Amino acid sequence: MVLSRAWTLIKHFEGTPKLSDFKLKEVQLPKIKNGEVLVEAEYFSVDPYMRPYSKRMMNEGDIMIGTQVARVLESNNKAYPVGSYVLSNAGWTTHSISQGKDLTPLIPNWPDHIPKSLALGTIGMPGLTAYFGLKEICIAKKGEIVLVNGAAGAVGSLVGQIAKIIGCKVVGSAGSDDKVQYLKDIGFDEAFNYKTVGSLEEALKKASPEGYDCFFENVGGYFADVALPQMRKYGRIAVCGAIALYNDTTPRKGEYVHFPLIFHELRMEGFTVQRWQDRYDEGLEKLMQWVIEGKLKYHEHITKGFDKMPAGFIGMLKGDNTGKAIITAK
Ligand SMILES: NC(=O)C1=CN([C@@H]2O[C@H](COP(=O)(O)OP(=O)(O)OC[C@H]3O[C@@H](n4cnc5c(N)ncnc54)[C@H](OP(=O)(O)O)[C@@H]3O)[C@@H](O)[C@H]2O)C=CC1
Ligand SMILES: CCCCC/C=C\CC(=O)/C=C/C=C/C=C\[C@@H](O)CCCC(=O)O
Repeated sequence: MVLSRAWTLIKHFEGTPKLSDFKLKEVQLPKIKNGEVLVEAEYFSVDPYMRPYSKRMMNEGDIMIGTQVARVLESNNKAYPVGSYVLSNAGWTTHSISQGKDLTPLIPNWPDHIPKSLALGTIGMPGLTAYFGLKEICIAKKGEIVLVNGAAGAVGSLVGQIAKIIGCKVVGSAGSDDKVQYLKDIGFDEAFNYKTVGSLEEALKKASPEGYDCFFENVGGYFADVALPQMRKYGRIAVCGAIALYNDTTPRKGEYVHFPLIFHELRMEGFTVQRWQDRYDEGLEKLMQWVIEGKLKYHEHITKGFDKMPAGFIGMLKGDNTGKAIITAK
């Protein structure tokens, strides 16, 4: 019998999540039955979606939602042999029993020198979000100018690099000077610290006086009010996320987008990455190829230890991370 530890959500967040919103519980797991597997988590992802989705997908007292890279410890299911690695949607729990429906094997022939934690980031959901959001919504083309905010994060840093692979000019915004330097190190043409620039409008104009063809929106709020009027004719805006708004207790009121949409003849489209679920293998193989070729640089912000999960999640929301925020089980 295995003792599993799990972080449960005591009550739904009000504003910014607090450590006291979570409670650590221990659960004695039963022996596995026919068709079941027992998995042990090695890496956990902490993602912004957990903030808005928790209210929509969880009841108070539930185990916190989330994805993990886990290793099969025991198996009565030949699709998941002992010792194999899987992606599991079991959430914030050290061990879990599954019949396989919520498990996804890592893509075949995962190279030994590529960290398996990348299955939660660059070669996982964030990577797919960047890949499909840029290709299918922005439809970024060689020679175009791409703007991405939240650019030093798991998704944003890949958007910028994939845009460079396509042959675009890339401008990024991030919340610290160190992150701005990171963006320049991974190939962004221009980058600025949105917290310290006097005027966002001037910073965007200075970074690209000719404006922007594509805007990959990760942040929401005021940023779009300023960015949309600087979009070039027939520009495309991929609305990926709105992390600046997730912790709001009362909805913010912004400017209206109608005039820039009409007079610049823009297309603005929201999406969630599940739209391309049937093409995940295509995206993952391309992302893996680019990582192996060195064309896609990755950075992980690692918080060590399962006990630190709530702190790692809150830290990511605050901006502690450059690249993908990962928690190690041990
Ligand atoms: N539509 C979809 O299918 C998906 C959408 N997303 C969305 O993409 C966005 C990025 O996600 P991901 O890359 O995983 O997360 P990140 O790795 O970018 O981590 C979150 C980052 O957001 C930034 N941030 C936090 N608060 C603010 C704020 N008030 N204003 C500006 N920036 C802020 C911080 O960076 P900084 O220091 O720059 O402030 C922080 O590091 C999120 O909005 C997320 O919801 C992600 C995956 C799938
Ligand atoms: C109520 C406002 C919602 C705003 C956030 C919406 C989208 C942003 C975002 O972050 C979306 C993330 C999508 C994640 C996709 C796949 C899964 O890995 C997690 C989804 C949870 C689940 O379906 O198990």
